[in-house]
Amino acid sequence: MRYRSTRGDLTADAPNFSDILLAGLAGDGGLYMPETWPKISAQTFRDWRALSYADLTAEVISLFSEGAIDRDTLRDMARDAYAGFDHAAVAPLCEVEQDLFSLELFHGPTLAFKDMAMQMLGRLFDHVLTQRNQKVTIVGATSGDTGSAAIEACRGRERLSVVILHPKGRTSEVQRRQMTTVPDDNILNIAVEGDFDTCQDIVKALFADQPFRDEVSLSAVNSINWARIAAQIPYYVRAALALGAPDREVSFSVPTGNFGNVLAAWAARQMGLPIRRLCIGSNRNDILTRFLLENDMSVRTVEPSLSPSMDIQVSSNFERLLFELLDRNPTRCAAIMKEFRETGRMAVPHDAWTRMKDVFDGMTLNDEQTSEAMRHFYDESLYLADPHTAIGLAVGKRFQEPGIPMIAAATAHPAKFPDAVFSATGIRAALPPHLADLFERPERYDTVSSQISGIQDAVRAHLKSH
Ligand SMILES: Cc1ncc(COP(=O)(O)O)c(C=O)c1O
Ligand SMILES: N[C@@H](CCOP(=O)(O)O)C(=O)O
Repeated sequence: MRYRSTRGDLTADAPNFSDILLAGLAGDGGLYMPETWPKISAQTFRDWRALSYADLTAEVISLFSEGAIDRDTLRDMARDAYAGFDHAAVAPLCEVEQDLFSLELFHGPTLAFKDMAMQMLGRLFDHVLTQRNQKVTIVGATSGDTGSAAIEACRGRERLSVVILHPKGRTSEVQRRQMTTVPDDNILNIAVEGDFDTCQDIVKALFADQPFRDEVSLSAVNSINWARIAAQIPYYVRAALALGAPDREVSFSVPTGNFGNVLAAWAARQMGLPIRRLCIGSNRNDILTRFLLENDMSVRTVEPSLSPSMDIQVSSNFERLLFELLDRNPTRCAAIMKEFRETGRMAVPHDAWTRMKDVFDGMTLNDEQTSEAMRHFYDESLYLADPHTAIGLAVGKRFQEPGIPMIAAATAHPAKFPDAVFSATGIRAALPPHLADLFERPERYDTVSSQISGIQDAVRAHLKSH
């Protein structure tokens, strides 16, 4: 399998999976996409019903890593990656209301869905870097969850230096401490004066600075890295198979910010999984739902909300869907993205917009509605949902169709957002034993303004220090 950029043609020396894992972002600023969509037959899906989560993951990723990493190697990695999850099913399904399921993706070490991919990514990086005798510097942006999952997956790995940028004061305290209390030398946390979009812009600016990119061997763990998306596809396959696919359609509801998680579901659909509808849930940072309802993709200021991990305006992975909706025309895609960057408004052609609406639905919940949703699912079903998960469940409930299972992605454990959960339900979710002393652990992080040069200096100093 070879990869191409959303902003450029497939070239003769097109990279493979290992190359794009290390590169993160394409040299032209576009996002990597597989050359073609692997297709999975109904019989193969049926055969996969018998596999463990880890073995299914190896099957799915191997379709994207052909020619770079073989299935047996992936299977060993996946078995190791998911062995530490606190649920035997890894990503269990819970029926919250009739035909409304919660797909719990928070049973990994940092209690959010990011662990599902990141535990694989840490191992993939180690494997490829050892093969190539290389080291890389990962710079990641986080609104709270990607950071701790990346740190947990990469801590202590000698070929990886990790720098995580979080928006100062805009994550929950649990989220911040999960990142800043990790003592390993290869980890640096930076609190940036700005919001998540500022952090994400910095990461993209660092990638655009080719000399710096080469100097530090820059790589990415955000969902701009295709490997992240590939490792998020298996749980959609798994959940759909458990509820009758490929012999029955299912729908998914996904609380959405950077558009990576729902894009993985869409990719599963491209590969043949019978997904009927994909429902996007937003908080008051509703650029995606505004777009779906009115074809209005215009950036506004990022507003803090009860679901801080979704406090995002520029949803990076939308570019991948746009590329597909434009029939993979990289020139048009690059022009639209350039205009978006310059004006803050994306002019999506009308036919591309209607094609998106053929598959996607969207709904926004403000903070009050999010609290109401947490209260509702607790009072009616004794299901304690974090604010992000509650948005997913509420949106799923809104778009349910008779006879079609609706599966909502439960993206974080309620203990990550204890205050919001407590004020909605009166229940204070406890952190699991491995995090029980989180509030006693010393924190370590730098605070830096959003100036690129300051961040570059901090990255260089970090590399010198270990
Ligand atoms: C808990 C939680 N829910 C939902 C999201 C949104 O997911 P995505 O950015 O993939 O759209 C995030 C952040 O990515 C998150 O951390
Ligand atoms: N919500 C995310 C934001 C970054 O998303 P990613 O999927 O692109 O890494 C976070 O928690 O950091």
